[in-house]
Amino acid sequence: MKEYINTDTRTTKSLLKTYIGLINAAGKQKKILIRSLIYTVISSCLFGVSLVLLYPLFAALETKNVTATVTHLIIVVVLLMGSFIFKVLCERYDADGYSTLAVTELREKLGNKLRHISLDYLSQFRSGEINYLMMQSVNEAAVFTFMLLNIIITGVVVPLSAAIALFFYSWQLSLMMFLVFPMAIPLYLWRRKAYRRGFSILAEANAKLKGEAVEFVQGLDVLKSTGQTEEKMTEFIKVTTDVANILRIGTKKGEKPNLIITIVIQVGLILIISLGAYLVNAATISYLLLASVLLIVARSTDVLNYFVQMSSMLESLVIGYEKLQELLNAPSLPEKKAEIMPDHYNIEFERVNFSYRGQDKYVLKDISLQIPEKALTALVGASGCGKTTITKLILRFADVKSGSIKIGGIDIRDMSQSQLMSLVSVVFQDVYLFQDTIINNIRMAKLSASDEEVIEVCKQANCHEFIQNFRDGYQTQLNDIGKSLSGGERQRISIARAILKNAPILILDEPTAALDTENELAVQKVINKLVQGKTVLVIAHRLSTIIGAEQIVVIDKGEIVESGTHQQLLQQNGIYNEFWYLQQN
Ligand SMILES: Nc1ncnc2c1ncn2[C@@H]1O[C@H](COP(=O)(O)OP(=O)(O)OP(=O)(O)O)[C@@H](O)[C@H]1O
Repeated sequence: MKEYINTDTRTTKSLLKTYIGLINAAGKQKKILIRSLIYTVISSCLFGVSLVLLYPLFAALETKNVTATVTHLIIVVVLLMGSFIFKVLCERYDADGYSTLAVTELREKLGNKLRHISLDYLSQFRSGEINYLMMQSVNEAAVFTFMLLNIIITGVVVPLSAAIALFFYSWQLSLMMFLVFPMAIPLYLWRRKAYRRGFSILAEANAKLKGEAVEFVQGLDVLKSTGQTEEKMTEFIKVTTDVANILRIGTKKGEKPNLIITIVIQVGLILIISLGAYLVNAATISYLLLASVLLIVARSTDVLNYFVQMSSMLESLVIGYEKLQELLNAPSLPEKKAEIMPDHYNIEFERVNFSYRGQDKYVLKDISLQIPEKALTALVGASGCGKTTITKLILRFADVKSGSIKIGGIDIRDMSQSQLMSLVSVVFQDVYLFQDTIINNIRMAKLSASDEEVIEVCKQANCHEFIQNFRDGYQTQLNDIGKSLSGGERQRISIARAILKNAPILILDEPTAALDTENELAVQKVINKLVQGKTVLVIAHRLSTIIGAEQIVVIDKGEIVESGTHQQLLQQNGIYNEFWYLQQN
């Protein structure tokens, strides 16, 4: 459990800043949220004052003064009704679906951010963590904020307004209320710090648990095949136990300050009663006023205690929201919209240096490279030499540290993301298929494509036949990770997407590496068709698949060491030649 301690470096923000931050989570609904919270303030004020006005009502009843009784009764009823009406008006925020709108807006904001953030930055998060932020933290920030702020406002405003109103009947008792209840505030702030630390540790452990859970499920087949399920399960159980222990210890630690705050509130109650009894005895106030004050204090302590309980929940919510804010404030890749789009599609790397986040050594060093259009360029090199990084930079998953990448003479940083994406199709080694029908999984490359168009590209990509063999054909639902399709089938679906998109540049990241010979031949045939007339960049492990390439570029430890055609490279007698002969045996 030690690994969770000291993981949180965030400082505790002032209460006001915290609450303002949370209100901002409502986005466009902020104004309506503030209006609803103002309704809560009014409702609580009216309620607090109505409690105090019970005293003149009781007094009128005792003296059997009918006019005064009726007048005060009407006033109390009107105040209570007013309080109720404002409460109902405030609740409309939830009832009219504004909190749901806030959730949608926040999720959209996060989704947009994820689209524009550098994937290099994003790689520091575990997938389970992003999932947690996207689902739970967003929900908590947008829905629970309203509920909790309501409780907190009621907890503070009811006793406060009652104390002010009481001043007109007994300044001594009013002063007592003013003295006793604010005492809970420094205690609350003290508890807040302790709680915050506890909740930070818990949030960290929870994020780890979510990450472990996602990885455990996603990697189940690998774990099974390597006989590691037992070990991973033990790890998983350890994190679950850690979370339970942290929660238990946290609750235990939180008990003490909670108890002290409750005691302070109860002692306050006793003090007020004692002072009231003394004042009645000294004939300064009537026993009826004391009775009314008891009612007020009892009711106020109820709401205050509720506030104390709920404010700890707020702390956990704030931590989640702050993590969310961190992600929302993460730097986006600067984007410009190009006035003119390229009319030719060669790709040019000019003295490109690149390192991943947090690394001080470049993984690509001084790369200058011309990838001509209407030709096939292949990248080869040992594992980890930087081939995939080169393709990622063309897709602008991150920006170069120095140098530039141009398409048709235009720097990719001077294009918007959608402009760049309209120029490039990618077939990755790992094909991601969405939990949707096959046809929709392909159509996502061009949303306006008709069914006939999709079927036509599937024929070209050699996947029409196997799709038709499914009972539901193109309407077959795929599960979330596309496990029901073989590697070759998934690869061909990805190629069908690329054909449908028909972008002038095509990047193929080891498209046949994971396939058996039969599938490899089928996919290779499709790729050969696809290459015609496009700028094609392919990462290849099997050199036999790129013999015909116009240009083969050999990378070693992030640097270009050789380039030329297959024949030229064989004659150079260098690394390529070595690779080639190694693969022949
Ligand atoms: N997100 C990342 N964060 C930090 N380092 C990374 C990241 N992705 C890759 N690297 C490192 O950058 C270097 C180049 O990786 P890259 O994936 O480009 O190699 P590659 O030639 O494509 O390898 P392979 O043939 O095994 O796929 C490697 O040392 C790798 O560990």
